[in-house]
Amino acid sequence: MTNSNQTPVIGIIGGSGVYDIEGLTNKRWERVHSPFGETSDELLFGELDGQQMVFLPRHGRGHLIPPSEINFRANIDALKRAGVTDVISVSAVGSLRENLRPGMFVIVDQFIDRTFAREKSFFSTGLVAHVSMAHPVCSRLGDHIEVAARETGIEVARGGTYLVMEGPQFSSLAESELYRSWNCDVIGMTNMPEAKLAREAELCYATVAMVTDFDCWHPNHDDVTVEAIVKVLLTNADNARSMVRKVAPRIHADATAGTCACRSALEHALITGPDARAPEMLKRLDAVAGRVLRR
Ligand SMILES: CSC[C@H]1O[C@H](OP(=O)(O)O)[C@H](O)[C@@H]1O
Ligand SMILES: Nc1ncnc2[nH]cnc12
Repeated sequence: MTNSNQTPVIGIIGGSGVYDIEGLTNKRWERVHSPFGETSDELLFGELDGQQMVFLPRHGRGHLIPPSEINFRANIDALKRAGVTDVISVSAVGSLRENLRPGMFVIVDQFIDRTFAREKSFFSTGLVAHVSMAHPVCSRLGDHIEVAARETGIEVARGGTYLVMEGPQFSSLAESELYRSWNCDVIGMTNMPEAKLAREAELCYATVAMVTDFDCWHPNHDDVTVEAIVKVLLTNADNARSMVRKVAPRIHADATAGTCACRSALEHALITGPDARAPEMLKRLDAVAGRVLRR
């Protein structure tokens, strides 16, 4: 059973440089409480041409929170509690490929998770679950993003592997070359465990990776610095906001969303028997896993 008749609510997680979205009516910033702790910031609620939108700045307004200290569980849990069905992650990344140039958007379809200092699951002792991450992003959302980005005039690459590093320091040359030898395409610090948690919460999730630099491997480009990233980021962020305005009506009109596999990720994932499940876990997971726990 999936949430087949659910009206879409689009969640935008804004990364570096993207601390709001434009064109919203009935705008309000509101704190959403989560049993997993504090979200990165209040959530911005509003409507875009009749489509309900919820925005969350991943690092908080003013960029206060470093990648390793983002409470990804609270962020995803709060978006789920706010009624969000579809999450678009907007993220700055370094390029590991000659043909992925600063200013381009990459709609990534795979991740390699090299993070090690983050809470990666909503589930734990008392309620164990294993969801599939074979195909970690929603290709239906990816399709809409691709069309919207092209309509906006942005150069887009469809597909690519995003290497998620712990940070906050950038990579050494040896690491950058290693990730290139693994055929990774872009590198960043934030999309894991975000994508894993979105999957556990049965949310459709797709990433728009906005290229800002060539990391440190390119012989004809300087090693990445925040200053260099910020120079490219401002144009990228404007493009991302324009893309969001175009993608919202497409998602709004999509009648196929209810059959999306992302929305039933927990269907066969729980392994702890119903009688053995810890009551405190059932309470904590009421939003994330309510669909499968309440029946
Ligand atoms: C400001 S450069 C490094 C920073 O930017 C990316 O964050 P986000 O994905 O939220 O745009 C990268 O992962 C680092 O956290
Ligand atoms: N080169 C890079 N490495 C890690 N995160 C990034 N975000 C933007 N550029 C990056």
